[in-house]
Amino acid sequence: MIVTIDGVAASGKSSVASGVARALGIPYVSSGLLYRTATLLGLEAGLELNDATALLAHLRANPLRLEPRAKGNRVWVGERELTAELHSSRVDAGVSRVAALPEVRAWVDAQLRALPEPFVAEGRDMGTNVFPHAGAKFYLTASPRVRAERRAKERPEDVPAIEAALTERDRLDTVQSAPAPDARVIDTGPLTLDEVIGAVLSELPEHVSRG
Ligand SMILES: Nc1ncnc2c1ncn2[C@@H]1O[C@H](COP(=O)(O)OP(=O)(O)OP(=O)(O)O)[C@@H](O)[C@H]1O
Ligand SMILES: Nc1ccn([C@H]2C[C@H](O)[C@@H](COP(=O)(O)O)O2)c(=O)n1
Repeated sequence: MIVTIDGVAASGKSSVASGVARALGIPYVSSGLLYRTATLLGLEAGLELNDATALLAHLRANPLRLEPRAKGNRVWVGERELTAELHSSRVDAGVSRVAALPEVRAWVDAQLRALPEPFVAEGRDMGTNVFPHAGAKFYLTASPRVRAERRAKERPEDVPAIEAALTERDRLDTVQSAPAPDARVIDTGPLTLDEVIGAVLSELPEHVSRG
């Protein structure tokens, strides 16, 4: 059983996926962390972020391990944990370029499809491209200002700077960010995190919530 939670940047995908996964007693998987890892490793190696051949060679030489825990995913390369470094503004600024590369998308998709079910998968194209046969699909939205205000609690930049960066990332990610036709779209703007998690849980078909 797979539940997909897609949506725009900072719409609450990871927080909601984590809450839903914990309620169901299953892991959740953050696909964005894989794109973020590719970006961080590329930046650290001094690679051009649009050079798919060099990036993939580097990723294959430095295999990552995604630990899909319900309370928060962790990423390792060898003995080094990268998790805390994956949400920097530097990675935010480069990740859309890496995610636009078809070769990198194929690399991420293959890793996701190899994971054992059940799980909640969050990202941009989980319900459309990667897991079109998922048992339940959701798509989260909120205005850029609401998202920036939430994110400002976690970042040193001010709200207008964060809002501008989020709007630019939405623009760059548009191609892969459409909701699946059978996804339930939730505007998280007027809702608390717990209310969004509750809305998702209440919409799950019985066979999915039973496992
Ligand atoms: N409904 C909500 N009400 C209030 N705060 C929320 C809500 N949903 C998420 N948040 C907060 O907004 C911030 C962004 O959420 P989160 O990191 O889960 O988003 P995301 O979509 O996974 O982000 P990204 O696309 O950058 O990976 C977090 O601080 C989270 O606690
Ligand atoms: N399925 C996915 C997941 C993520 N991306 C891209 C788009 C985002 O800018 C970037 C980081 O994702 P986030 O952590 O913000 O969810 O990765 C994608 O194209 N497809």
